[in-house]
Amino acid sequence: MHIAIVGNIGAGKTTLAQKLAQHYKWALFEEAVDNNPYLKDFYDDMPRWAFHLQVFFLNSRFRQVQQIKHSEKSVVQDRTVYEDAYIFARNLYQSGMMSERDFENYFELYRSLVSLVTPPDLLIYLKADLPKLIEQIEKRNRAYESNISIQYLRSLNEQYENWISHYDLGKLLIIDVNKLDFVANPEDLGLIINKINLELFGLFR
Ligand SMILES: Nc1ncnc2c1ncn2[C@@H]1O[C@H](COP(=O)(O)OP(=O)(O)O)[C@@H](O)[C@H]1O
Ligand SMILES: Nc1ncnc2c1ncn2[C@H]1C[C@H](O)[C@@H](COP(=O)(O)O)O1
Repeated sequence: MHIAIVGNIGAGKTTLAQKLAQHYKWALFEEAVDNNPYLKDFYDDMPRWAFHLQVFFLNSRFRQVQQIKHSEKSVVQDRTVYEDAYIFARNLYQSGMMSERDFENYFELYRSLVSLVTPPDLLIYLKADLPKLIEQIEKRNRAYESNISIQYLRSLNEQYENWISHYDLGKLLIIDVNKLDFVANPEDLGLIINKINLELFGLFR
């Protein structure tokens, strides 16, 4: 079993992924954030570092997908390779922060690699409006994310809405997290787990 959690920056992916991994006793695959050599520089100067960062994420995500494929345990994955291409890289290109030449080069590489990727059994999209994202990014308080613009988050949310409306690689569960607090309220986590059980096993537990 392979569940992937997708959503904008600060939507709560890592927090939910950790809770689900603990609940189901499944392996957790997190994304390369703390050991990322480009992320801080990228936030300081996006056009300068866009291509480098996308290649780094693509490679680390692809390596992770290979590990998931060979994992004997069921898996919860925090963010997918699809988001790198269809959300972040596409947004950088469309907003003029990545050149057409770099985007096409990146996308050809993505196409070659993604043909080897098995989609998750269930994709969970955490949908959050801008105030919720901003509140949670501030709560997390990563120094290099302090200058993320509202426009950047808004554009990413638009990319997510577009991508999710066309997603057809497997089962999809959309969870509106605007009014959920699965950190403080166990009932909110229970609601999400019930929805997952229904999608995956066809039952309430
Ligand atoms: N539904 C929620 N309600 C309240 N706080 C949340 C919720 N989801 C996440 N948080 C908090 O918001 C911050 C960012 O969450 P995180 O899981 O790191 O987001 P992401 O991985 O999507 O970027 C963390 O401090 C986390 O505890
Ligand atoms: N492909 C990506 N391009 C640009 N930035 C990315 C990409 N993947 C992740 N990120 C950034 C967004 C956040 O600042 C950190 C971690 O993501 P999060 O949504 O907080 O888990 O990396």
